[in-house]
Amino acid sequence: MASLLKQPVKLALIQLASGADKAANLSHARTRVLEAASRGARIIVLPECFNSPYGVKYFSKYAEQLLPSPPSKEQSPSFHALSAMAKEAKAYLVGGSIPELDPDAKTLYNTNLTFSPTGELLASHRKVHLFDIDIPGKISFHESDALSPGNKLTMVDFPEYGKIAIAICYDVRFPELATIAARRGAFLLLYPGAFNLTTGALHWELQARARAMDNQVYVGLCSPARDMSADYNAWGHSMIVDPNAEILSEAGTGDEMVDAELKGERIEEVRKGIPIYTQRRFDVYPDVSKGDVKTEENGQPK
Ligand SMILES: NC(=O)CC(=O)C(=O)O
Repeated sequence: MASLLKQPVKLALIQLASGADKAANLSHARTRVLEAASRGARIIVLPECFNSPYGVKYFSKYAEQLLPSPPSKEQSPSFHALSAMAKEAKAYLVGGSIPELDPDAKTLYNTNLTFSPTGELLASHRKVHLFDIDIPGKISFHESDALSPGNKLTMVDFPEYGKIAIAICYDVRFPELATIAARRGAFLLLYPGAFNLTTGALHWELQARARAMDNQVYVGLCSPARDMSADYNAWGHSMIVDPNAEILSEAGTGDEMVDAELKGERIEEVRKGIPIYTQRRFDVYPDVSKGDVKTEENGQPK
């Protein structure tokens, strides 16, 4: 059987410290992306809302018109900055997320853009599951007060390496997305995300390792750095997990970067050792990856 990952690739997650100044955030992101590339990373990931503060009151202020691509520089400085970073770094760039303004639908989304090493837009993912939670005395957050949800699973085929799936933060809590993507051939699930001090302590590592273990694929969760002077305090601890649910690399809470070499043989070895891939009982329960799943691969319906 052909390997899901055609050749080893270095993945880097940039745990960016960002603030209220969008231009400064973009410039800082560029420095870190180039640094990751100089260390050999060929897939580079930025965090959720990497160029703005994260919070319901900030989405409209920082929103840019991203689609249909390419927007003008006035409509989206971030689109053009990300495209240029990918090109300069000669790497695939999973550009975290950006608040997106859709003027036709008169709504906002929390949107990822992914660029090729030549700076072309390969895919966009609008956060499917909005972060609406209430934990009394701890945290109350309602993305749906400002945002609309996306409506598809997003996969991208990197020809030299293979397929990856991209989703955003709260999406990681919905294992169906991960399982469908893995059964459709993804070797890596990437989640730009920003858990907080309550949910991060409880579930960040658990979610990353569970998605990896259930699907026997690599998983990367990329957080912003923690800023205790911000309204929302991100958990940090960006991490890369292997197909056996082992943490390969984990950040602390600061402006850091983690990287790791991903290898196809590791996926095969883990699947051979614990062969759940051939032991599923679709005569007992349905295969969620079959049927009517709204999926886009490289921006095309699949
Ligand atoms: N910020 C999110 O979307 C999700 C999160 O913090 C959590 O699930 O916890």
